[in-house]
Amino acid sequence: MKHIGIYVANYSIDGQWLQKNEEKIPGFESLQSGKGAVFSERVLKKFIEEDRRRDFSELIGAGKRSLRTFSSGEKRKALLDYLLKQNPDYIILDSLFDNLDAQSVENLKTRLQEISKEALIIQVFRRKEDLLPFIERVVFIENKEISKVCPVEEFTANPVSEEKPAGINNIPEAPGAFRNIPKILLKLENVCVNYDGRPILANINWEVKKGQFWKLTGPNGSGKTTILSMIYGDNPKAYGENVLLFGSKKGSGESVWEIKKKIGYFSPSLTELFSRRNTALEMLISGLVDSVGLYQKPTDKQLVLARSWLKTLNLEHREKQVFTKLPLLEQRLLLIARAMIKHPPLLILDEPTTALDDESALKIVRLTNLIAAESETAVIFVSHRKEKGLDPQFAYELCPAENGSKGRVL
Ligand SMILES: Nc1ncnc2c1ncn2[C@@H]1O[C@H](COP(=O)(O)OP(=O)(O)OP(=O)(O)O)[C@@H](O)[C@H]1O
Repeated sequence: MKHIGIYVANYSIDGQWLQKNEEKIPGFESLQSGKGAVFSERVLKKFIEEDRRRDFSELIGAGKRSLRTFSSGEKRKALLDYLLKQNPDYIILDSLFDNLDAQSVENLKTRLQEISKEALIIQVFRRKEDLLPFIERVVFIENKEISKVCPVEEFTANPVSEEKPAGINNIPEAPGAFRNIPKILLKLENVCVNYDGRPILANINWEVKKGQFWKLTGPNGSGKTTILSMIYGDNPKAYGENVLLFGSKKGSGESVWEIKKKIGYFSPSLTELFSRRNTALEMLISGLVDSVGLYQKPTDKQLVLARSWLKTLNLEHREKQVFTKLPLLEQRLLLIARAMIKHPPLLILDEPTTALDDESALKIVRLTNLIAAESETAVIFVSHRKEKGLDPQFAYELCPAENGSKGRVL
């Protein structure tokens, strides 16, 4: 069996695409006869949707807690387990390692090595480091077409260039200043969280000060999203705990809405919230008025500022184009810029490089580094990957333990 790698850039290939192109991919013919399984974000979303509608998911079976409460990595592992239990003749793995911690990636590589003796593996991947060691042929896809098929040795000998200029320029200045922002923006003091009696966070102490650049890290299920939801979201677990935001205890001073005005936030799932026909320029301006999409006529000043952000991102040619039609990387850059356009005191970027290829990830990293270096905004960057070139000053790591994760500054 010759296992296949499919190296794609910033878009998804789906079952339809594969069917249309199967004859062009050597070794893929077996798809027609055997039993297949597909691991992808899209498939996972269908299971999550089923769980929402029926309060039950085949992925985990009856009597267990809802799939929706699983962490991102836990959901992906549950899907893979479910698919492998069906003993497929071939399995398509699309961006399998996104959202997974380093140890899980290593464990999965070993497990898949075993499975590759019985089943054909077709790995769709965007990051070079993800290539499974038993893949023998690599198919390159550019502009949705197969541009080349080569032996894996040729792929690894001629790595895809990561050194191209990143094409992101200096960031525009702040449109105004936020008043009465204390030096310590965020303070978690002995914060403990349990879900259904299961300890998740144990005595977390963490301080983020003005202008600092942090990476937040920790294995799947260690509690990163839980911490972020206590800061940015309205997770009720924050109330009663010592979570201080901009000087006031969460739940006692400002409303969640007021707090959100001071925090720029980006997570890949945000991209799906925007279904209106706003242009790239309008999307940037919406960050100045704290709305999802733009509903009012922008002022000249707002237009000038948004245009200078387009220049920073090298996306001036996209000004009038509909945001939702743009390539994934460009949507992400625009949404990060939207979150940053006001120069909020705190910017949270939650796994912003998920599902991107190497070159695109470098652009996100460059933009993040520039934001941290050229503004007074404090940045919290969440990622499982060691992102090449990312330059945080500090890292806060969650280390799971029986009584809940402990935190430490690295
Ligand atoms: N509403 C909930 N009910 C029960 N358990 C929950 C709930 N929300 C989260 N959990 C559990 O709490 C733990 C921490 O979840 P969280 O999403 O914060 O982890 P994470 O560090 O962000 O993980 P990942 O890297 O996989 O995204 C997980 O084991 C998760 O299953």
